[in-house]
Amino acid sequence: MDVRTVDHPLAKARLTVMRDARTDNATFRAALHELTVMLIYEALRDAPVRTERIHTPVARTEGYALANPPLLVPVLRAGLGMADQAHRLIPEAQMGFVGLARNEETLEPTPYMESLPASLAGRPVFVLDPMLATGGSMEYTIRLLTGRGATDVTAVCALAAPEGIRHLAESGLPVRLVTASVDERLNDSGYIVPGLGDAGDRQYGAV
Ligand SMILES: O=P(O)(O)OC[C@H]1O[C@H](OP(=O)(O)OP(=O)(O)O)[C@H](O)[C@@H]1O
Ligand SMILES: O=c1cc[nH]c(=O)[nH]1
Ligand SMILES: [Mg+2]
Repeated sequence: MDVRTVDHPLAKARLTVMRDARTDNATFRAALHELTVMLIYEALRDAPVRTERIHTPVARTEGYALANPPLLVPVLRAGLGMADQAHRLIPEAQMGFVGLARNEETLEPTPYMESLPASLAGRPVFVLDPMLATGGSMEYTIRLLTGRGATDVTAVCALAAPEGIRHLAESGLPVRLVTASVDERLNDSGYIVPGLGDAGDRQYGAV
């Protein structure tokens, strides 16, 4: 599986704010917003563009636009904190939604919401979720997408565990990963180490 790690000093600095247990909810959300800009920027690096002739105030020249903007799919709750920033960078993108809560005993995702276009054939999709831990939630989401015909999926995650990357690679699903860090491992409770804790709780408070 193609894994791109965004290890720019600014990305590392934002991630450090997110990891720090002293960071309050509002500061965490702000750091995730800024990190999302960097992750989306990298995720689009090789995206096809279409050209168009434009006039500057001085001359005619060639202009560029995304040829096929991705569908953005935040995974609720935590992925909501990436949605607005991604949308600002790609204002022409459409957005779908998936709601999942991991069962903290079994670590299996429990779905509670989905709102996606009926057909995704020929459409790139960016799944937005800060955390790739066991990979179960991401696999569930990607299967919803491939079931609608998607063949080009990018998982955009602040943090990833090696176990989650292996899980996705072994699934054979058509996915690549853009992340700011591949951390060490999962602990016995399925949390990423060193990680940042529960990304939903860190943004919105414990449920
Ligand atoms: O790779 P996995 O082991 O499946 O874990 C990752 C999932 O866990 C978190 O969501 P959570 O279930 O805590 O829901 P929340 O966003 O509402 O807090 C995270 O945002 C992912 O969706
Ligand atoms: O470390 C983890 C693992 C799963 N979900 C989170 O929010 N954090
Ligand atoms: Mg959570």
